[in-house]
Amino acid sequence: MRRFVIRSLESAVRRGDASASSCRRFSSDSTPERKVAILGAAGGIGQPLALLMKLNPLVSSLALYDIAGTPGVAADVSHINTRAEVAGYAGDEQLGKALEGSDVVIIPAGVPRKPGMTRDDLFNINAGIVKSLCTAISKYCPNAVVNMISNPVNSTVPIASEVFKKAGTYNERRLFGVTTLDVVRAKTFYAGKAKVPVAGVNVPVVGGHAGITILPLFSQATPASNDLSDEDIKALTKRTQDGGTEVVEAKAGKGSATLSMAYAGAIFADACLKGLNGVPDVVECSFVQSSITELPFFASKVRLGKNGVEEVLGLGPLSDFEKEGLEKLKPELKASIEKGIKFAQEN
Ligand SMILES: NC(=O)C1=CN([C@@H]2O[C@H](COP(=O)(O)OP(=O)(O)OC[C@H]3O[C@@H](n4cnc5c(N)ncnc54)[C@H](O)[C@@H]3O)[C@@H](O)[C@H]2O)C=CC1
Ligand SMILES: O=C([O-])CC(=O)C(=O)O
Repeated sequence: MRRFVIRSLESAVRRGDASASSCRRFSSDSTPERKVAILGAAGGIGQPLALLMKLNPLVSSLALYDIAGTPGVAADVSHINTRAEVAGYAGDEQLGKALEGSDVVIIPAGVPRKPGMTRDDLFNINAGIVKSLCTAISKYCPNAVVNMISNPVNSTVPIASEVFKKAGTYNERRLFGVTTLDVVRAKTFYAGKAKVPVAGVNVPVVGGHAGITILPLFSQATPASNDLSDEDIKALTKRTQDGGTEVVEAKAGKGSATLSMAYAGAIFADACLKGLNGVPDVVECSFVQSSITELPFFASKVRLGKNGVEEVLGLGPLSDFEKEGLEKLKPELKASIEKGIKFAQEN
Protein backbone atom coordinates (compact mmCIF):
# COMPACT_ATOMS: atom_id res chain seq x y z
CA MET A 1 0.00 0.00 0.00
CA ARG A 2 1.21 3.43 -0.87
CA ARG A 3 2.25 5.25 2.27
CA PHE A 4 2.23 8.95 2.78
CA VAL A 5 4.46 10.57 5.31
CA ILE A 6 2.48 13.30 7.00
CA ARG A 7 4.87 15.78 8.45
CA SER A 8 3.57 17.06 11.75
CA LEU A 9 2.83 20.72 12.15
CA GLU A 10 5.20 20.85 15.09
CA SER A 11 8.19 19.51 13.20
CA ALA A 12 7.34 21.60 10.15
CA VAL A 13 7.08 24.76 12.24
CA ARG A 14 10.27 23.83 14.09
CA ARG A 15 12.10 23.47 10.82
CA GLY A 16 10.61 26.79 9.75
CA ASP A 17 9.19 25.30 6.58
CA ALA A 18 5.43 25.17 7.14
CA SER A 19 4.98 26.65 3.68
CA ALA A 20 1.82 26.22 1.72
CA SER A 21 3.58 24.08 -0.86
CA SER A 22 5.08 21.67 1.67
CA CYS A 23 1.66 21.27 3.30
CA ARG A 24 -0.11 20.81 -0.01
CA ARG A 25 1.98 17.83 -1.06
CA PHE A 26 0.37 15.68 1.66
CA SER A 27 -3.02 16.03 0.19
CA SER A 28 -6.47 14.79 0.89
CA ASP A 29 -6.38 11.41 -0.85
CA SER A 30 -4.60 9.74 2.08
CA THR A 31 -6.12 11.61 5.00
CA PRO A 32 -9.77 11.67 6.05
CA GLU A 33 -11.93 14.76 5.81
CA ARG A 34 -11.76 16.63 9.11
CA LYS A 35 -13.68 19.73 10.09
CA VAL A 36 -12.22 22.04 12.74
CA ALA A 37 -14.23 24.92 14.25
CA ILE A 38 -12.62 27.79 16.14
CA LEU A 39 -14.97 29.72 18.46
CA GLY A 40 -13.54 33.17 19.19
CA ALA A 41 -11.74 33.13 15.84
CA ALA A 42 -11.52 36.92 15.44
CA GLY A 43 -9.61 37.37 18.71
CA GLY A 44 -5.97 37.66 19.67
CA ILE A 45 -5.53 33.88 19.82
CA GLY A 46 -8.24 33.04 17.30
CA GLN A 47 -6.65 34.81 14.31
CA PRO A 48 -3.15 33.28 14.44
CA LEU A 49 -4.71 29.94 15.40
CA ALA A 50 -6.91 30.15 12.29
CA LEU A 51 -3.75 30.73 10.25
CA LEU A 52 -1.96 27.74 11.80
CA MET A 53 -4.94 25.42 11.36
CA LYS A 54 -5.19 26.53 7.72
CA LEU A 55 -1.58 25.35 7.34
CA ASN A 56 -2.40 21.96 8.84
CA PRO A 57 -2.77 19.35 6.08
CA LEU A 58 -5.05 17.21 8.29
CA VAL A 59 -7.80 19.87 8.16
CA SER A 60 -10.21 19.76 5.20
CA SER A 61 -12.74 22.28 6.50
CA LEU A 62 -12.10 25.22 8.83
CA ALA A 63 -15.05 27.08 10.39
CA LEU A 64 -14.22 30.43 11.97
CA TYR A 65 -16.86 31.66 14.41
CA ASP A 66 -17.01 34.80 16.55
CA ILE A 67 -19.66 37.29 17.62
CA ALA A 68 -18.28 39.64 14.92
CA GLY A 69 -15.31 40.10 12.61
CA THR A 70 -15.04 36.58 11.24
CA PRO A 71 -15.99 37.29 7.61
CA GLY A 72 -12.82 39.37 7.25
CA VAL A 73 -10.58 36.84 9.00
CA ALA A 74 -12.06 34.01 6.92
CA ALA A 75 -11.69 35.88 3.62
CA ASP A 76 -8.06 36.64 4.45
CA VAL A 77 -7.08 33.12 5.59
CA SER A 78 -9.05 31.47 2.77
CA HIS A 79 -6.65 32.84 0.14
CA ILE A 80 -3.82 30.66 1.46
CA ASN A 81 -3.30 27.80 -0.98
CA THR A 82 -3.59 24.85 1.41
CA ARG A 83 -6.13 22.05 1.70
CA ALA A 84 -8.71 23.43 4.15
CA GLU A 85 -11.86 25.14 2.86
CA VAL A 86 -12.47 28.15 5.09
CA ALA A 87 -15.80 29.68 6.09
CA GLY A 88 -16.55 32.54 8.47
CA TYR A 89 -19.60 32.68 10.73
CA ALA A 90 -20.69 35.62 12.88
CA GLY A 91 -23.38 35.95 15.52
CA ASP A 92 -25.61 33.51 17.38
CA GLU A 93 -27.74 32.64 14.39
CA GLN A 94 -24.71 31.26 12.50
CA LEU A 95 -23.22 29.25 15.37
CA GLY A 96 -25.09 26.05 14.48
CA LYS A 97 -23.80 26.10 10.91
CA ALA A 98 -20.26 26.73 12.13
CA LEU A 99 -20.43 23.72 14.45
CA GLU A 100 -22.32 21.19 12.32
CA GLY A 101 -20.10 18.26 11.33
CA SER A 102 -17.11 19.42 13.37
CA ASP A 103 -14.60 16.80 14.47
CA VAL A 104 -12.65 19.20 16.68
CA VAL A 105 -13.93 22.42 18.28
CA ILE A 106 -11.31 24.79 19.67
CA ILE A 107 -12.57 27.45 22.11
CA PRO A 108 -10.47 30.59 22.65
CA ALA A 109 -13.58 32.76 23.21
CA GLY A 110 -13.72 35.14 26.14
CA VAL A 111 -11.89 37.96 27.83
CA PRO A 112 -8.15 37.90 28.59
CA ARG A 113 -6.38 39.18 31.72
CA LYS A 114 -5.01 42.65 32.39
CA PRO A 115 -2.08 43.30 34.77
CA GLY A 116 -3.02 42.67 38.40
CA MET A 117 -5.75 40.14 37.56
CA THR A 118 -5.71 36.39 38.18
CA ARG A 119 -7.21 33.94 35.70
CA ASP A 120 -10.01 33.39 38.19
CA ASP A 121 -10.94 37.08 37.85
CA LEU A 122 -12.12 36.16 34.32
CA PHE A 123 -14.61 33.63 35.69
CA ASN A 124 -17.66 35.91 35.86
CA ILE A 125 -17.55 36.77 32.16
CA ASN A 126 -16.02 33.65 30.63
CA ALA A 127 -18.11 31.10 32.52
CA GLY A 128 -21.27 32.30 30.79
CA ILE A 129 -19.59 32.42 27.36
CA VAL A 130 -18.26 28.87 27.71
CA LYS A 131 -21.60 27.63 28.98
CA SER A 132 -23.51 29.00 26.01
CA LEU A 133 -20.95 27.73 23.48
CA CYS A 134 -20.94 24.25 25.04
CA THR A 135 -24.74 24.18 24.99
CA ALA A 136 -24.53 24.77 21.23
CA ILE A 137 -21.85 22.08 20.85
CA SER A 138 -24.08 19.53 22.55
CA LYS A 139 -26.83 20.45 20.09
CA TYR A 140 -24.92 20.70 16.80
CA CYS A 141 -21.82 18.47 17.14
CA PRO A 142 -22.21 16.36 20.29
CA ASN A 143 -19.46 13.96 19.24
CA ALA A 144 -16.79 16.58 18.59
CA VAL A 145 -13.52 16.66 20.49
CA VAL A 146 -13.47 19.92 22.47
CA ASN A 147 -10.22 21.83 23.11
CA MET A 148 -10.94 24.39 25.85
CA ILE A 149 -8.55 27.35 25.85
CA SER A 150 -10.77 29.98 27.57
CA ASN A 151 -9.69 30.81 31.11
CA PRO A 152 -9.88 29.93 33.89
CA VAL A 153 -9.28 26.48 32.36
CA ASN A 154 -9.38 24.91 35.85
CA SER A 155 -13.06 25.95 35.99
CA THR A 156 -14.15 26.17 32.33
CA VAL A 157 -13.46 22.47 31.70
CA PRO A 158 -15.66 21.41 34.66
CA ILE A 159 -18.32 23.87 33.40
CA ALA A 160 -18.22 22.22 29.97
CA SER A 161 -18.52 18.75 31.52
CA GLU A 162 -21.62 19.78 33.48
CA VAL A 163 -23.25 21.42 30.45
CA PHE A 164 -22.67 18.24 28.42
CA LYS A 165 -23.96 16.06 31.28
CA LYS A 166 -27.16 18.13 31.49
CA ALA A 167 -27.63 17.74 27.74
CA GLY A 168 -26.92 13.99 27.94
CA THR A 169 -23.94 14.27 25.57
CA TYR A 170 -21.00 14.12 27.98
CA ASN A 171 -18.13 11.92 26.87
CA GLU A 172 -15.17 12.40 29.19
CA ARG A 173 -12.83 11.13 26.47
CA ARG A 174 -13.64 14.10 24.25
CA LEU A 175 -13.17 17.05 26.60
CA PHE A 176 -9.70 18.60 26.94
CA GLY A 177 -8.38 21.66 28.75
CA VAL A 178 -5.50 23.00 26.68
CA THR A 179 -2.39 23.22 28.88
CA THR A 180 0.09 22.87 26.03
CA LEU A 181 1.39 26.41 26.52
CA ASP A 182 2.71 25.38 29.94
CA VAL A 183 4.62 22.55 28.27
CA VAL A 184 5.86 24.86 25.51
CA ARG A 185 7.15 27.31 28.14
CA ALA A 186 8.70 24.62 30.33
CA LYS A 187 10.57 23.24 27.29
CA THR A 188 11.84 26.70 26.28
CA PHE A 189 12.94 27.76 29.77
CA TYR A 190 14.58 24.38 30.51
CA ALA A 191 16.48 24.33 27.22
CA GLY A 192 17.80 27.84 27.91
CA LYS A 193 18.99 26.98 31.41
CA ALA A 194 20.34 23.50 30.66
CA LYS A 195 21.93 24.78 27.43
CA VAL A 196 20.51 21.97 25.29
CA PRO A 197 18.86 22.33 21.85
CA VAL A 198 15.20 23.14 22.50
CA ALA A 199 13.90 21.00 19.63
CA GLY A 200 14.82 17.78 21.45
CA VAL A 201 13.49 18.80 24.87
CA ASN A 202 10.51 17.22 26.60
CA VAL A 203 9.02 18.27 29.95
CA PRO A 204 5.70 16.98 31.29
CA VAL A 205 3.57 19.58 33.06
CA VAL A 206 0.78 18.33 35.34
CA GLY A 207 -1.92 19.71 37.66
CA GLY A 208 -3.91 22.60 36.26
CA HIS A 209 -3.50 25.88 34.41
CA ALA A 210 -3.11 28.73 36.93
CA GLY A 211 -0.23 29.75 39.19
CA ILE A 212 0.89 27.00 41.57
CA THR A 213 -1.55 24.51 40.03
CA ILE A 214 0.89 24.43 37.06
CA LEU A 215 3.45 21.79 38.06
CA PRO A 216 6.29 21.17 35.61
CA LEU A 217 8.11 17.89 36.25
CA PHE A 218 11.69 18.89 35.52
CA SER A 219 12.91 15.70 37.21
CA GLN A 220 11.49 13.90 34.15
CA ALA A 221 12.84 16.39 31.59
CA THR A 222 14.72 14.93 28.66
CA PRO A 223 17.53 15.19 27.83
CA ALA A 224 18.39 15.02 31.55
CA SER A 225 20.78 17.66 32.85
CA ASN A 226 23.13 17.18 35.78
CA ASP A 227 24.09 20.83 35.75
CA LEU A 228 20.92 22.23 37.29
CA SER A 229 20.91 22.97 41.04
CA ASP A 230 17.85 22.76 43.28
CA GLU A 231 17.72 26.56 43.09
CA ASP A 232 17.72 26.41 39.27
CA ILE A 233 14.81 23.93 39.32
CA LYS A 234 12.88 26.14 41.76
CA ALA A 235 13.43 29.18 39.54
CA LEU A 236 12.42 27.27 36.38
CA THR A 237 9.28 26.03 38.13
CA LYS A 238 8.33 29.53 39.25
CA ARG A 239 8.97 30.99 35.79
CA THR A 240 6.78 28.33 34.17
CA GLN A 241 4.01 28.94 36.73
CA ASP A 242 4.23 32.71 36.15
CA GLY A 243 4.72 32.51 32.37
CA GLY A 244 1.24 33.85 31.61
CA THR A 245 1.70 36.75 34.03
CA GLU A 246 5.09 37.56 32.47
CA VAL A 247 3.31 38.10 29.13
CA VAL A 248 0.33 39.96 30.65
CA GLU A 249 2.72 42.42 32.34
CA ALA A 250 4.86 42.86 29.22
CA LYS A 251 1.73 43.58 27.16
CA ALA A 252 0.78 46.18 29.79
CA GLY A 253 -3.00 46.10 29.42
CA LYS A 254 -3.16 44.86 25.83
CA GLY A 255 -4.10 41.29 26.73
CA SER A 256 -2.29 38.03 27.42
CA ALA A 257 -0.37 35.44 25.42
CA THR A 258 -1.83 35.12 21.93
CA LEU A 259 0.93 34.08 19.51
CA SER A 260 2.56 31.45 21.73
CA MET A 261 -0.93 30.28 22.69
CA ALA A 262 -1.96 29.96 19.05
CA TYR A 263 1.18 27.86 18.48
CA ALA A 264 0.39 25.70 21.52
CA GLY A 265 -3.29 25.38 20.51
CA ALA A 266 -2.27 24.31 17.01
CA ILE A 267 0.10 21.66 18.39
CA PHE A 268 -2.65 20.27 20.62
CA ALA A 269 -5.35 20.29 17.93
CA ASP A 270 -2.92 18.59 15.54
CA ALA A 271 -2.35 15.87 18.16
CA CYS A 272 -6.13 15.39 18.53
CA LEU A 273 -6.53 15.10 14.73
CA LYS A 274 -3.69 12.60 14.52
CA GLY A 275 -5.31 10.57 17.29
CA LEU A 276 -8.69 10.63 15.53
CA ASN A 277 -6.96 9.49 12.33
CA GLY A 278 -5.45 6.49 14.11
CA VAL A 279 -1.84 7.63 14.29
CA PRO A 280 -0.33 5.55 17.13
CA ASP A 281 1.45 6.82 20.25
CA VAL A 282 0.27 10.43 20.21
CA VAL A 283 0.86 11.72 23.73
CA GLU A 284 0.32 15.28 25.01
CA CYS A 285 -0.33 16.79 28.44
CA SER A 286 -3.90 17.99 28.94
CA PHE A 287 -6.39 18.83 31.71
CA VAL A 288 -8.93 16.01 31.53
CA GLN A 289 -11.31 13.97 33.67
CA SER A 290 -8.90 11.88 35.66
CA SER A 291 -8.54 9.37 38.47
CA ILE A 292 -4.77 9.61 38.91
CA THR A 293 -5.28 11.83 41.97
CA GLU A 294 -8.35 12.34 44.17
CA LEU A 295 -9.34 15.36 42.03
CA PRO A 296 -11.94 14.76 39.28
CA PHE A 297 -9.97 16.75 36.69
CA PHE A 298 -6.21 16.88 36.42
CA ALA A 299 -3.60 17.64 33.77
CA SER A 300 -1.16 14.88 32.94
CA LYS A 301 0.19 13.05 29.95
CA VAL A 302 -2.67 11.63 27.90
CA ARG A 303 -2.54 9.14 25.03
CA LEU A 304 -4.80 10.34 22.20
CA GLY A 305 -6.65 8.07 19.82
CA LYS A 306 -9.70 7.52 17.66
CA ASN A 307 -12.02 8.21 20.59
CA GLY A 308 -10.14 11.16 22.05
CA VAL A 309 -8.52 10.12 25.33
CA GLU A 310 -7.25 6.55 24.98
CA GLU A 311 -5.37 6.52 28.26
CA VAL A 312 -4.66 8.96 31.06
CA LEU A 313 -1.05 8.27 31.95
CA GLY A 314 0.21 8.36 35.53
CA LEU A 315 2.50 10.96 37.05
CA GLY A 316 5.65 8.82 37.08
CA PRO A 317 8.31 9.20 39.79
CA LEU A 318 8.33 12.67 41.40
CA SER A 319 11.15 14.47 43.20
CA ASP A 320 10.52 15.58 46.79
CA PHE A 321 10.12 19.16 45.52
CA GLU A 322 7.47 18.01 43.00
CA LYS A 323 5.68 15.88 45.62
CA GLU A 324 5.45 18.98 47.81
CA GLY A 325 4.20 21.04 44.84
CA LEU A 326 1.56 18.42 44.11
CA GLU A 327 0.16 18.52 47.65
CA LYS A 328 0.22 22.34 47.67
CA LEU A 329 -1.72 22.69 44.42
CA LYS A 330 -4.57 20.35 45.30
CA PRO A 331 -6.71 22.69 47.50
CA GLU A 332 -6.62 25.52 44.93
CA LEU A 333 -7.33 23.22 42.01
CA LYS A 334 -10.14 21.50 43.91
CA ALA A 335 -11.78 24.87 44.70
CA SER A 336 -11.58 26.00 41.05
CA ILE A 337 -13.10 22.74 39.82
CA GLU A 338 -15.91 22.96 42.37
CA LYS A 339 -16.58 26.60 41.45
CA GLY A 340 -17.04 25.62 37.81
CA ILE A 341 -19.32 22.70 38.63
CA LYS A 342 -21.44 24.83 40.99
CA PHE A 343 -21.83 27.57 38.38
CA ALA A 344 -22.98 25.13 35.70
CA GLN A 345 -25.41 23.41 38.05
CA GLU A 346 -26.97 26.68 39.23
CA ASN A 347 -27.18 28.50 35.89
N1 LIG B 1 -5.31 27.95 27.99
C1 LIG B 1 -4.30 28.79 27.87
O1 LIG B 1 -3.14 28.41 28.01
C2 LIG B 1 -4.54 30.23 27.52
C3 LIG B 1 -5.80 30.74 27.58
N2 LIG B 1 -6.03 32.07 27.24
C4 LIG B 1 -7.41 32.54 27.31
O2 LIG B 1 -7.98 32.57 26.02
C5 LIG B 1 -9.08 33.49 26.00
C6 LIG B 1 -9.02 34.38 24.76
O3 LIG B 1 -7.89 35.19 24.79
P1 LIG B 1 -7.58 36.25 23.61
O4 LIG B 1 -7.77 35.61 22.29
O5 LIG B 1 -6.31 36.90 23.93
O6 LIG B 1 -8.79 37.28 23.84
P2 LIG B 1 -9.43 38.32 22.79
O7 LIG B 1 -10.27 39.26 23.57
O8 LIG B 1 -8.37 38.88 21.92
O9 LIG B 1 -10.33 37.37 21.88
C7 LIG B 1 -11.43 36.70 22.40
C8 LIG B 1 -12.46 36.59 21.31
O10 LIG B 1 -13.58 35.88 21.85
C9 LIG B 1 -14.72 36.45 21.24
N3 LIG B 1 -15.93 36.12 21.97
C10 LIG B 1 -16.46 36.67 23.08
N4 LIG B 1 -17.64 36.10 23.38
C11 LIG B 1 -17.85 35.16 22.44
C12 LIG B 1 -18.90 34.24 22.18
N5 LIG B 1 -19.97 34.16 22.98
N6 LIG B 1 -18.80 33.44 21.12
C13 LIG B 1 -17.71 33.50 20.30
N7 LIG B 1 -16.71 34.34 20.48
C14 LIG B 1 -16.77 35.17 21.54
C15 LIG B 1 -14.44 37.95 21.19
O11 LIG B 1 -15.29 38.60 20.26
C16 LIG B 1 -12.98 37.94 20.79
O12 LIG B 1 -12.82 38.02 19.38
C17 LIG B 1 -8.98 34.25 27.32
O13 LIG B 1 -9.91 33.75 28.24
C18 LIG B 1 -7.55 33.96 27.80
O14 LIG B 1 -7.41 34.07 29.18
C19 LIG B 1 -5.02 32.87 26.82
C20 LIG B 1 -3.74 32.38 26.73
C21 LIG B 1 -3.39 31.04 27.12
O1 LIG C 1 -1.98 34.23 31.71
C1 LIG C 1 -3.07 34.35 31.09
O2 LIG C 1 -4.00 35.03 31.50
C2 LIG C 1 -3.23 33.62 29.81
C3 LIG C 1 -2.77 32.23 29.99
O3 LIG C 1 -3.48 31.38 30.46
C4 LIG C 1 -1.35 31.95 29.75
O4 LIG C 1 -0.66 32.75 29.09
O5 LIG C 1 -0.90 30.90 30.22
